[in-house]
Amino acid sequence: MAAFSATKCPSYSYSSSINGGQKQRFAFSSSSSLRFSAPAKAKVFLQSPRDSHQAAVLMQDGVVVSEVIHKEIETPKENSKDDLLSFTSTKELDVKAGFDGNENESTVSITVVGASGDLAKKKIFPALFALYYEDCLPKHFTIYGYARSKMTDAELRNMVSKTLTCRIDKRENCSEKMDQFLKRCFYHSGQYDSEENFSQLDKKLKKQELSASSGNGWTRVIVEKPFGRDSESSAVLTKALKQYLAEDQIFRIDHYLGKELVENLSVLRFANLIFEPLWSRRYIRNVQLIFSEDFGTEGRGGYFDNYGIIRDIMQNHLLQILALFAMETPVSLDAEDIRNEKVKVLRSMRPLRLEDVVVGQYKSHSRGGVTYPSYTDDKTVPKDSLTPTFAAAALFIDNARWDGVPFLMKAGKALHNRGAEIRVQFRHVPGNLYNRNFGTDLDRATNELVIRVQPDEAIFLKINNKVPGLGMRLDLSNLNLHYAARYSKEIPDAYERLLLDAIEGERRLFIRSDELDAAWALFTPVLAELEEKKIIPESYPYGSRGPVGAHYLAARYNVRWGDLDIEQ
Ligand SMILES: NC(=O)C1=CN([C@@H]2O[C@H](COP(=O)(O)OP(=O)(O)OC[C@H]3O[C@@H](n4cnc5c(N)ncnc54)[C@H](OP(=O)(O)O)[C@@H]3O)[C@@H](O)[C@H]2O)C=CC1
Ligand SMILES: O=C1O[C@H](COP(=O)(O)O)[C@@H](O)[C@H](O)[C@H]1O
Repeated sequence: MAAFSATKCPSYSYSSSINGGQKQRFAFSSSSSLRFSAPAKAKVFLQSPRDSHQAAVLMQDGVVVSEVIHKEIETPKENSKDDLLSFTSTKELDVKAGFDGNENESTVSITVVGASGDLAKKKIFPALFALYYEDCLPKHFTIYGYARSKMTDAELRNMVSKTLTCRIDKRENCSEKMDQFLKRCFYHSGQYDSEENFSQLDKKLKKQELSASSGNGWTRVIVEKPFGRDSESSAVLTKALKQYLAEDQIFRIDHYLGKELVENLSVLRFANLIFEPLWSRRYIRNVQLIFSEDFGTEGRGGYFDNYGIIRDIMQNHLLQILALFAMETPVSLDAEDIRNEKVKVLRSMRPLRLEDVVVGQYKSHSRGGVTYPSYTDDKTVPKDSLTPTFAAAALFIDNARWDGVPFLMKAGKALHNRGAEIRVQFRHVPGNLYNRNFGTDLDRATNELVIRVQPDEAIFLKINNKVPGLGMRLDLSNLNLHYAARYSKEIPDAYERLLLDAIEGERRLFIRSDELDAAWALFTPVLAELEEKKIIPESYPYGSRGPVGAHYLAARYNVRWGDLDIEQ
């Protein structure tokens, strides 16, 4: 397990493990699954279509997967799970037979599906560049963008080049590295359901892969959330994926699991004696999971309007954080052990009721001479859309540890700030000797642990402290671990970590299908009710703190949103 605390690249990396030979490759392995270091050739598909049903269609048609698998397996049978298993065991044989891991023979081909979109531009290409810069990609790699939009290779490179940056501490040869990286990026335009278009792509990939000598390798598909719209469509998607892929080839990505402070949650809890004893209903009064963005959909409403904020953020990002926060101690840091614990939490959750949900939608607002648009001003959104751009919810985990503790979630677009945080509010000190020093508002004197996921990562603990002086005045002060002050290294983007993990076959931070089922079981009934009853979202002005209903919801459970206090 020590491998997890080591720096990923170069010490825990594809390239160093390749160069380090077979033994070292496995020494770094934290799970029984095979690592990328074994095969000499591989393909990774990054699936990021706007509509997850597209993914289902894509997989059902078997275009990407069956095509590749047929070419990769020497003796392909039917497209069955058994085939994939025999494929896996072939890889294992390779490893056991002592594949020498010659770096020159290694190649990875990455296809970014939906490459013309926001995610590809903003996160995936920059993350791949960062991995390239850090020498975390194999020597021979090719990246293909794939989408319906017409683009030449040069146009893709131009689009991508605008979003590439080097880390502040890594400016050396930056533009040269960018040029080298862009030369490895190509584009192929095609439909998502066209076998012919994907075959053309496959031919192009093969051309690029000529320098790799091995006839086998692995194929992994990274699928973006949201995985369906509800339990039923998610099951269809899972079934379609499993028709062609074994579960260990499917990487359901939730990039919040790759954020530094979310990864740190388990460290904070399980590597420090002081927190774990407090981590229960006995000491914790409520937990708040808060996501906010200070911009609206801005032209991306086409994707968003079909999903809404509950499916876009709550059912995945915030719920995953909740599961990690609340799980019991896993047997080990192995992917399956962690996910076993997360799924238990999700299955212990009380079904979410409509009365425990508040939905909102932003409206136009003018400030400082600038008029900010309504959600429905977005040209890609129907004028009468009832899709929530804000939601707050009160959730409960009906198990011995968390019985009765409200877990409050809040997520919204076009709010007053951008941020994501976890707030843990502790109970009042019983029989507090200093009660009279606090006045009547005991809430202001409760301890609060804040894990600020972004921006400006920090962990701080609010404690009561004596204000220095001759009198006896107390104030609430922060014990503050401010990352920028403590660590000089820039924090990698979540996609860097997760793409590297997928390349290395590390599944710890990806969603297993039973976790997904449990997550949908929790939200599907309430989502259906919201839609059937055509619940009208509460309006809130663009740039505000969200609808007032969120305060009433919290107050019903005796909670005050911590992010709205003046001193946060
Ligand atoms: N944007 C972000 O920061 C993040 C996004 N995601 C996820 O990534 C996925 C894509 O989001 P994002 O890139 O923001 O979305 P965009 O709308 O910006 O881009 C999606 C791309 O997919 C293609 N596409 C496929 N099917 C459709 C369709 N039915 N309608 C329109 N376009 C379609 C389009 O390309 P073309 O028309 O050329 O085929 C488009 O460029 C979503 O599942 C989202 O949840 C996850 C994390 C962060
Ligand atoms: O998954 C998504 O996340 C982004 C926010 O990601 P962040 O890392 O920038 O916080 C959100 O804008 C998008 O709507 C959603 O699909």
